[in-house]
Amino acid sequence: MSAATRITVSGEQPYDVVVGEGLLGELPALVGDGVQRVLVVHPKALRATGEAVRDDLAGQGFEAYVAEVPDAEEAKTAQVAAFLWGVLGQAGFTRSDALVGVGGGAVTDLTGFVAATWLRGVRVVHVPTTLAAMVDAAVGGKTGINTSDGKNLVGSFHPPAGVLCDLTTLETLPRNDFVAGLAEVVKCGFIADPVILDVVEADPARATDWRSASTRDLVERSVRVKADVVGQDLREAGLREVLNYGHTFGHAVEHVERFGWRHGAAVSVGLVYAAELARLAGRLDDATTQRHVDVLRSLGLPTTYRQDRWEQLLSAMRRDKKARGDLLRFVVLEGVGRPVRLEGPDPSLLHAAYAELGAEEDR
Ligand SMILES: NC(=O)c1ccc[n+]([C@@H]2O[C@H](COP(=O)([O-])OP(=O)(O)OC[C@H]3O[C@@H](n4cnc5c(N)ncnc54)[C@H](O)[C@@H]3O)[C@@H](O)[C@H]2O)c1
Ligand SMILES: O=C(O)C(=O)C[C@@H](O)[C@H](O)[C@H](O)COP(=O)(O)O
Ligand SMILES: [Zn+2]
Repeated sequence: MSAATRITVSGEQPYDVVVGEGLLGELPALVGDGVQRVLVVHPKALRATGEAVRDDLAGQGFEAYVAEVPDAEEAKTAQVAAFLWGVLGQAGFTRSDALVGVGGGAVTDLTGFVAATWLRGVRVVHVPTTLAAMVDAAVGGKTGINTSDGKNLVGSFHPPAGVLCDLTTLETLPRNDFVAGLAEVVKCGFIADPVILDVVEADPARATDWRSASTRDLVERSVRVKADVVGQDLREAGLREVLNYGHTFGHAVEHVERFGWRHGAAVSVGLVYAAELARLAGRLDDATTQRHVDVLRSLGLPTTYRQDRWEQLLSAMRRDKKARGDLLRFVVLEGVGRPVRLEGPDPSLLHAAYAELGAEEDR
């Protein structure tokens, strides 16, 4: 087993993202010395893992509790957050106590949000167990829940005290979920680290196998991209928007599909939409646009979308957090590693990019 890699995220209170295998032994130290009570939050699918983590913490002298939440997006609701606030209240959690999120991005978003809001902010440590959570959701302190109007509409910035990416937890992750996480990896490749694209293109089948040698490389590269950005702009005053590449359309797809699509699958289509929009706006060349389609398709990710949902998608995109009043704003590329903003594109351009998603099947 090779040594763990530590990637430091800078900021007011710097923290490490640790990537490796068999890392759970590090959790008690990350939870912290002065902490008395810990609540471990896990999804239904990870009951045994969540309970094992709680038992380990109890064995280390913490007053450890466990709370099970629904799988996937069903966890990211005000009702589930209120359930967790109730657990914390009943157990008497104070400002010197902590939460631990064990699960995919849905659980780390929810747990981070509850930690941010309980007593106006308590310590949180994340143990991401999906690829998307390791490379993206657990890092950077963006927390949130959904409302009936859209994705992550309620949330806050609340960085964790540490993140443990134990790659062995991926063993039980369904292949589709692993592949969905690769969309965020590819996003990092297009916005900042072209080597990621080279690694995927060299052997897409290897990239979809969590056991392969490329997994750790892709995780570490993606975490470095994210750590670099959020270390400079935690609150998304500007630079951080690049991490939202592909998400304006992607989040609209998730909303229109009533969260029946995995986030990564929706982001995949969203990346193609953003590339087409940039191409039609004269910002991006044909070859780089086609590269989006090719690399995502080679991984088995979706690159097309049904053509009868434009009004719903447009209305959902108006609730994107990058919008300002009636002005829609997109992250687009002028080349690989060269993200820029496209503000208020002509409505005909927005629709033309959507139409390309129907035409993709012919490519
Ligand atoms: N905050 C951020 O910066 C950020 C970044 C990316 C994604 N996200 C959010 O993360 C969510 C998507 O995350 P995701 O792709 O991890 O999906 P997810 O959290 O919905 O997990 C997918 C499914 O896998 C299950 N699961 C998790 N780990 C498992 C394991 N090791 N073995 C077996 N099953 C397991 C979950 O219970 C769930 O059913 C979305 O809500 C998205 O908005 C947030
Ligand atoms: O960390 C960020 O910033 C991101 O935008 C990363 C995204 O992959 C992630 O899905 C995020 O939750 C989207 O944020 P939102 O502000 O569009 O809700
Ligand atoms: Zn995302």
